[in-house]
Amino acid sequence: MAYIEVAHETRQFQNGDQTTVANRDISFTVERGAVVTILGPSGAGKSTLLNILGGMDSPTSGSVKIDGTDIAHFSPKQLTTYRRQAVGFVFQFYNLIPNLTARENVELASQITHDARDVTETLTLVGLKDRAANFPAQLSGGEQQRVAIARAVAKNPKLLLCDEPTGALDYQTGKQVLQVIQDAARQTGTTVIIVTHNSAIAQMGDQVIRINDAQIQSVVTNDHPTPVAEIEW
Ligand SMILES: Nc1ncnc2c1ncn2[C@@H]1O[C@H](COP(=O)(O)OP(=O)(O)OP(=O)(O)O)[C@@H](O)[C@H]1O
Repeated sequence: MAYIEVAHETRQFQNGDQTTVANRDISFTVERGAVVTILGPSGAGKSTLLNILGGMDSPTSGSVKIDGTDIAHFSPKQLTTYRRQAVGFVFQFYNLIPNLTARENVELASQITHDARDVTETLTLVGLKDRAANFPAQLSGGEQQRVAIARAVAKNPKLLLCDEPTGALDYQTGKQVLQVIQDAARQTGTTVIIVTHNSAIAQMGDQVIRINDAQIQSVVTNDHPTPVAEIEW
């Protein structure tokens, strides 16, 4: 059984008498442990899909099965539990708590789940063991994003969702961050979804899902995903 099974998922937003269809009849499957990239231009519906997979929003219709459970009709309380237990998020702007150290930011996340990963081990995984006592303002953008990745991975999530994780970083730092995500995924067996508008970055995926104008344009399985070190953009 596929780990993620999205079938005929549609999300529309109603503002007065104006209807925006952000996702239209989206269907795809993802195997457990895969690194998937979702590629598409601005406004295509990528964040809407990621929010639905992460339990931050629900579809208007269709089903969204994660590990065999359809979360499409979850109550707000069920969604909260799902987000807390199953999902790690990495955003474009790291969203760290400024008055907590790197270690404390990671600890905070690990405290809300029963099955947390060791905090030191997680900081080591992202190459920041020696910066654990630093506050976010004392870290570079790339280091802050690595803390955000450690925070997401510390929850030991089944699903790691990354929305434009390199959007605020320069080229070289962006590559390092993608490498950390790819390594963390491989080492922990976590299923990872990375949203990007960059077609070069998308090639790091075991599967590349292209979205355009709210619809799936193509789903391509990459038998040989490009190692991050070889990606140029
Ligand atoms: N809460 C909302 N209310 C109304 N319309 C929305 C809402 N959220 C998203 N939309 C609309 O849905 C469409 C898809 O938006 P979405 O943010 O998913 O696109 P995206 O591919 O992530 O774009 P970007 O790369 O610019 O972030 C857009 O037309 C957007 O304006």
